[in-house]
Amino acid sequence: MRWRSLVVTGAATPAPFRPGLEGVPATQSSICDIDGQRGVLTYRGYPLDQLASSSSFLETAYLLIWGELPTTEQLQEFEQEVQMHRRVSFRIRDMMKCFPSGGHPMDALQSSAASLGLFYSRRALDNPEYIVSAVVRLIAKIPTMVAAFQLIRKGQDPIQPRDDLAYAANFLYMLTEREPDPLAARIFDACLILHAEHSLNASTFSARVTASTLTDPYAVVASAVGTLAGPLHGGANEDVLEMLGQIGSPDQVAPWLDRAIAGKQKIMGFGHREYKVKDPRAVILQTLAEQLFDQFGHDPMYDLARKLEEVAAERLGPKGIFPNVDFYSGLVYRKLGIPEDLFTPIFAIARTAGWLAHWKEQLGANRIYRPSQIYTGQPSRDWQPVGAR
Ligand SMILES: CC(=O)SCCNC(=O)CCNC(=O)[C@H](O)C(C)(C)COP(=O)(O)OP(=O)(O)OC[C@H]1O[C@@H](n2cnc3c(N)ncnc32)[C@H](O)[C@@H]1OP(=O)(O)O
Ligand SMILES: O=C([O-])CC(=O)C(=O)O
Repeated sequence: MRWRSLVVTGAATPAPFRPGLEGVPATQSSICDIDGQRGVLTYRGYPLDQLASSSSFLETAYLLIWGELPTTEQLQEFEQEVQMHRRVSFRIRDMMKCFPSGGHPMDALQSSAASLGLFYSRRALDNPEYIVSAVVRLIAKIPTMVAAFQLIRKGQDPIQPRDDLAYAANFLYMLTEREPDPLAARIFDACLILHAEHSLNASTFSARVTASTLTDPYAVVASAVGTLAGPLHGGANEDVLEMLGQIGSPDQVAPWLDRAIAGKQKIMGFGHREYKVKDPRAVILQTLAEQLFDQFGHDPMYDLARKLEEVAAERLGPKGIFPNVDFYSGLVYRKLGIPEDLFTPIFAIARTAGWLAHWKEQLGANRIYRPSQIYTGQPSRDWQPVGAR
């Protein structure tokens, strides 16, 4: 523990200051559980590996948001509703055409997600139909907006979703304008399941803080997208491939890592506040990457990544620093032909399910988040005219 022994003054009950709120419970939640010592992750009690191999992203999203696995009828209805709301207004597409083509797709997504609040009636938070429609709209439209920006920035018109394609396959189709191979679509769907939820990570905390003000769900998701974008959080998946590119070849791994550690550089895709062992999602992502390599050809960058994991286990393992979810995901997406700066927006597509589950849970027992602080500034003093300073 690196908690400082400072005490909050002015709070009703003085509490120790814990930078980054490490170990501080900030909510009660029944959505997801992490055993960071054993590397076990469950959604609503179901082991993640079972969901990744047997469920679909939409079924898992339903589970996360509504608390139980859907019946056949409930699943069909949810899938149909999502399919019906995949299109985005031409006004939003036109707005996206005005975005700079060199801008990051996460910024485009954050702006477009927020813009949904302009179109759909706000803050009927006590109306169950409003909750359902917001859930459906966000899960349906976020992938369409990610794919639309990809085509727009290449100077093309976005293409419409295809009603005969399931969620993951349709996204890959909207991105590449080609119907994806069924194995590729299945693996991509499993990736969405793996990224759908992870308790009170930074972006979900952001979502819950925003939700606690009773603002609209589009603002909740937009604030979470902005938080996910940072390189210490979801943005690390994009940086991992850049880092592997810099290392260059397996024989350079050990000297590169020694230099990085000596320079106090963070190794992207490594380390986690909760896990002191390898992230269970990284284990499953490796299996998925290998399935893709078997079918579509090997990627030498995978050998480099494995070598880095092996050498890092010696150097950083004793400190409990191992690969996290962001380490191998990029290798899967790269094999699927997805550009690197779309890795984090894809994370956001998946995590929208978790954010919405937390939004709904927050509304069920809401109290606005308003922690205290320790003031470290000047004591009270008098203002002076500018000429007298
Ligand atoms: C989806 C996700 O968000 S998964 C995380 C994605 N982010 C990354 O991969 C970025 C790299 N990783 C990190 O920056 C961190 O491990 C985080 C942000 C994930 C967790 O941060 P924290 O729990 O606050 O750990 P913190 O940064 O305090 O590190 C604790 C110690 O481990 C070291 N450490 C942590 N992660 C790493 C890393 N990736 N590389 C090298 N050292 C590391 C720190 O330098 C620190 O060492 P010290 O005690 O000697 O100063
Ligand atoms: O839990 C965290 O802090 C980060 C993470 O792995 C995630 O959001 O998936």
